[in-house]
Amino acid sequence: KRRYDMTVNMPGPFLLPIFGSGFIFKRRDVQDSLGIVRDLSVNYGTICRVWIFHQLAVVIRKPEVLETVLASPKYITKSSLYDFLELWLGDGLLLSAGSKWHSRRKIITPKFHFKILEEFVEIFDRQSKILAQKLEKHLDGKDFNVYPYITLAALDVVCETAMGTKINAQTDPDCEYVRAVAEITTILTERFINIWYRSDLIFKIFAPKMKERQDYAAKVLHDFTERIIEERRNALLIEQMNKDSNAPQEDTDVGTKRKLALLDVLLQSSADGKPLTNADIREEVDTFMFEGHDTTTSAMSFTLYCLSRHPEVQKRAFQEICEVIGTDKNKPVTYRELQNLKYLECVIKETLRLYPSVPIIARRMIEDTKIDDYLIPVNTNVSIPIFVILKDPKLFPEPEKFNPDRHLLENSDEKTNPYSYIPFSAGPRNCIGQKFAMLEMKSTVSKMLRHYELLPMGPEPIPVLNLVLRSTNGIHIGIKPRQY
Ligand code: HEM
Repeated sequence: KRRYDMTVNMPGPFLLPIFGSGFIFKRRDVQDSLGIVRDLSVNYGTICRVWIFHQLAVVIRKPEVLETVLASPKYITKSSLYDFLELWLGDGLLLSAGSKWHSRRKIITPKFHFKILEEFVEIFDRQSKILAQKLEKHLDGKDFNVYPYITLAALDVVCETAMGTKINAQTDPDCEYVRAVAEITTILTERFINIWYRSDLIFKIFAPKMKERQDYAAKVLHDFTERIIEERRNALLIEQMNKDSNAPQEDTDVGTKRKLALLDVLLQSSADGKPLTNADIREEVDTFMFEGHDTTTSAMSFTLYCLSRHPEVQKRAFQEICEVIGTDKNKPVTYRELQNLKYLECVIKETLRLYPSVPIIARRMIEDTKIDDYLIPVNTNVSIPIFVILKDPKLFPEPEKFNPDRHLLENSDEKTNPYSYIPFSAGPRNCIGQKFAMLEMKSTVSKMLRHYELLPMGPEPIPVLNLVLRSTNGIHIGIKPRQY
């Protein structure tokens, strides 16, 4: 009653006793969660409220208010909508809150220093070379779904950079870890779409077989991460002993010459004076495995799609690649060259504007909070519909137009108002992997353009929010060998 009274003046759909506005789901396919949120934002203004039974959500897309929410260190607690991810990710960086989140963010931030990212360029390049080879079989003039190929490449990249371990997903897609990632992603997606299944109890009672499969996949993933942590911990100890005894150091795959993976940073870190335990490290590594591959897969697949449908943009991007990297398609790319692919960066940014990998984010208010003219009650989920904001005509004129040039301008919105162009969110809880992601995406997309001309073939994608933005019918393109 108190929460109802507090939000009674806020615009929002009609309320029925007990059910609240649950009927907004009834009229549509639940898969169309983006459509539901878009309609709410369009019909009820820049701030609106929705009651579903006893749960209250407030949807905000007003730029000035967004800044208040995203920039403030006070509003960093994630909404309960993220809870079902915990079984894989534990209480890692994406889900944690309070002092735990602060101390972990401090430990992990140096991993994204440009010196470390520079070392990863070799990995990006090697994996995208394999990807180019894998796509050769589609030089048959027919369209194909590029999404599954990109998923495996992104998985290889994140495994090697986060854990310092090769799983060779592209060459061995049938390995147990890769299958478990696919299985858990499918099941979590199912639980995301079917909101009843988000409750552990309902899921256990009504989908016992799926629950069994979910638990098995989670166990495979956790066991794998734990084994790697243990191996790296031992390798570090041996390194340390060798250093102490001045013995010559071996250059093994896990030796000192290897690149510093996230795992190494965590193994050498401590929180409150104590080293992190294997369980602490596991949740962070698992978080990176999830956040670091699904998001980039979505963005890279949609970028290839956009390039295939806009030949003039593709031509300009390819010209830039020839100028910056040269015309030898097999030459490994460098960090500096990737930095200099400015137009390609605009292409990726524009793709993320139209197809943001993370279309909605949400916070939970841990106390009554004054936002704009409203006092929002404690425990309200505040949702930020990134995909609606990125198509706001006031912020992005001709919002449906694919126009990478809008990001070239000195006075582009992302510079003048970082709280409008927010595919990576903004403020203290923004995406920690943003620079990593941009480098990986530039490396992979440029490699594709160096090998292939992308052709506008196959059905148009049907974007849908399934954990990240995907397409219900895949992302189809055609390819032919690139002529220099
Ligand atoms: C196109 C690629 C990507 C996009 C669009 C993206 C987007 C986002 C967004 C919107 C958030 C905020 C989530 C929220 O508030 O609920 C986020 C957080 C996060 N991202 Fe990314 N991300 C991308 C790639 C990556 C990569 C490659 C990594 C790791 C290597 C990564 C790691 C993380 C982590 C750990 C967080 C949680 C940060 C925190 O809460 O402190 N992301 N990302």
